Amino acid sequence: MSEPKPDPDTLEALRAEINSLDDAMHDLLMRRAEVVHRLSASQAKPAGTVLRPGREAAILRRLLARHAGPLPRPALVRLWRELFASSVAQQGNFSVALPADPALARLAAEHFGVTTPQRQHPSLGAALAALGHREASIAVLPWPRESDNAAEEWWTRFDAQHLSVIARLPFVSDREPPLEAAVIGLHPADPSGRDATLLRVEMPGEPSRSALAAHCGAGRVLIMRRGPGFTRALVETLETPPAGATILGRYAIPERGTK
Ligand SMILES: O=C(O)C(=O)C[C@]1(C(=O)O)C=C[C@@H](O)C=C1
Repeated sequence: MSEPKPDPDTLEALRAEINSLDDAMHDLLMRRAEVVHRLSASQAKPAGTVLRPGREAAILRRLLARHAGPLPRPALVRLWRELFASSVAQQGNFSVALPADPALARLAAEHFGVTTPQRQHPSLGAALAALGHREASIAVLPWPRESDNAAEEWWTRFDAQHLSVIARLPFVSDREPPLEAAVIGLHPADPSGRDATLLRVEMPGEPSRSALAAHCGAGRVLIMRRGPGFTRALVETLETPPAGATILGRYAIPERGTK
């Protein structure tokens, strides 16, 4: 009779394997931070904001596409979101302005990291003003909804000359998200490879939703408001915006649904 093989899956052996994987991952994280430090010191990055939402989206899409095994996708996303937050913090002061709303604050923390400073303001307008006064690096506002009241309707009075919508949150969600947010920055976002443009469009009279959509190159009409003699709409499109439309921003198309 042959000797029974020693069990490689003893608690001790498995914990030793976890320890050595932790060391390997820790080494890689320290190396990654060194590269971010070199990137920041080299001035290879064009001037402007440290945050590159398009680059972050492209990294996450690439990792999600190669992801396999029992690690849940949301866990992968959480780990990398904290990693991005730490490398943004490494490159300079970064903070978030937002209206006081616990659910929005949580969505912002999930995206920009739990240790990134947040300042809550009494209104949407106050959060946007704080960004305009450079008291924050970005503002996070609720994504516009058809049911919004006039005070909540930031997109109708958005200063597209100085501000830009740079992300739609959550970027990754395996189910229909209960809450979405718009991230506003002082500079346009870098391209991610799959981006949407957010437009404010005004047309005379009372065009139908489909006429508005067709006017914007098969855009998706998110909100439509009738005014005296005109119709104003918020449209998301993948096409070149029509002449006369106001471009509110451009951002990575969020990843929705399980793969
Ligand atoms: O690629 C950059 O520009 C970086 O600063 C690095 C990095 C990253 O950690 O991968 C960090 C922050 C940016 O928002 C995007 C990417």
